[in-house]
Amino acid sequence: MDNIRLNGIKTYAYHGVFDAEQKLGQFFITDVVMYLDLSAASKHDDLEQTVHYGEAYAMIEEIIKGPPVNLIEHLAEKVSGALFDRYDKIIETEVTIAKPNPPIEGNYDNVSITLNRKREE
Ligand SMILES: Nc1nc2c(c(=O)[nH]1)N=C([C@H](O)[C@@H](O)CO)CN2
Repeated sequence: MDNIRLNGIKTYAYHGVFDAEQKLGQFFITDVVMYLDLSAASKHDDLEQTVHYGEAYAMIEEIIKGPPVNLIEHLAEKVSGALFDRYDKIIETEVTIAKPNPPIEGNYDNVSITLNRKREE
């Protein structure tokens, strides 16, 4: 399906299960895929017939920078819900949120979760 992607949104925020995470903060990397039909926009060369990815970026960044939550799953659910509420053209979303430096000992690149959501009827 046609899609618009916002890749590697890097945001400093204060989410996490532990008090120290909510006090000190850390970077979060967010990838968003918005699935929608882009045929009208591509045919007519018209921004009104698609999702303005700059606007969507601003909304997503505001949510990630917003009040702390425990789980990145919950944060991703907020992002997905806000996209469906704001843009009726979006049919499905995929939201991935990663913590590059969580307080977990070990050798790894990052931890992440991905939510796939479909618009509810
Ligand atoms: N599935 C999840 N597991 C954990 C999360 C999370 O958001 N989703 N978060 C934490 C801590 O906040 C993490 O940053 C370090 O332990 C633990 N597990």
